[in-house]
Amino acid sequence: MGLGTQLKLPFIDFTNLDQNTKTNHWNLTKSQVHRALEEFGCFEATLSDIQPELHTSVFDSLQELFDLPLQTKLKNRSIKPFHGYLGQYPMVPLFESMGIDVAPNPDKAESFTKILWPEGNPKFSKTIQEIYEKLSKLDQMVRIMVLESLGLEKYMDEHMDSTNYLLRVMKYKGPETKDTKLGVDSHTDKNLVTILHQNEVDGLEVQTKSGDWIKVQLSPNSFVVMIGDSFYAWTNGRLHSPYHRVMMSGDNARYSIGLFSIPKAGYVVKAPQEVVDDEHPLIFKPFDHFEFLQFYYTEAGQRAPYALKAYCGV
Ligand SMILES: O=C(O)CCC(=O)C(=O)O
Ligand SMILES: [Fe+2]
Repeated sequence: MGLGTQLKLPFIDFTNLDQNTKTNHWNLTKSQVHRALEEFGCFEATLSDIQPELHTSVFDSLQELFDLPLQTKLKNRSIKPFHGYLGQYPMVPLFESMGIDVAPNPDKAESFTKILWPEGNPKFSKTIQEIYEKLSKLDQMVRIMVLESLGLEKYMDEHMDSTNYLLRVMKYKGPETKDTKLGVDSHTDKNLVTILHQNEVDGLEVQTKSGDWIKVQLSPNSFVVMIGDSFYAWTNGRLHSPYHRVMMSGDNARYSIGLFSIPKAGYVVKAPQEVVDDEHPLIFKPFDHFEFLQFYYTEAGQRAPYALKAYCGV
């Protein structure tokens, strides 16, 4: 990278796009999405139709949630990986996170809320439900665009029905030192697509294929869309799954919210034959995502430079 060049993520405008009306705007956006995901595995999406009040109430709600006493936060338990309370790790002391099992019906957000506020907190559950609806719509548009771009429309229903959503919220304390401190170590996501949104404190960094780190700067109506290893595998490497990390500086806490589309347990992630040919030999054998995650948490999985390759690389 040349001196003085500030690397940036591709920027794509999703304002007023609708998956049910395939206009020129849709087709143009689709080719931008395809190019960005091939090259960076990631882009910044703007949704100017998002109400500024929603952004404010999401981050007020996250602050209220993480301000609860630790004993209360620990009540959010789950046997599923990444779904419960995570935090208090000596390697990443600034980081805390909670998973929220969400679904299109508002009851799920409400039952999560009841665990933490037995007396109820209607503003919190309404906010969570609203942001979940916006993020899941964006996830679906991106996945439809990817399948259309790769000529894989015939797999659309199977693909869209093969996933569940996890909404996860994160807090990274400001290190309150002059130095930059690690918020979350460099990793690739293991799911299909991740959509991230944050308060006004930046910190996310995404690595390019050539090894440079892009410092992501977001506005209140922009979102990061990122490909995870499962989509990299399903598209047989047509999309990139980027390494990323969070680096914190200054005094202020960064809050972020992520929607993760995850292959359902028992669904076998298998690249369609249309994306496998002499030029693109199969990269991964078919795998069950949950079994892969179990491997990922073993010592061998943690030690492997690239866990999915160690698990089922051809
Ligand atoms: O907080 C963020 O922006 C990134 C979090 C992240 O990379 C993850 O949860 O996988
Ligand atoms: Fe991540």
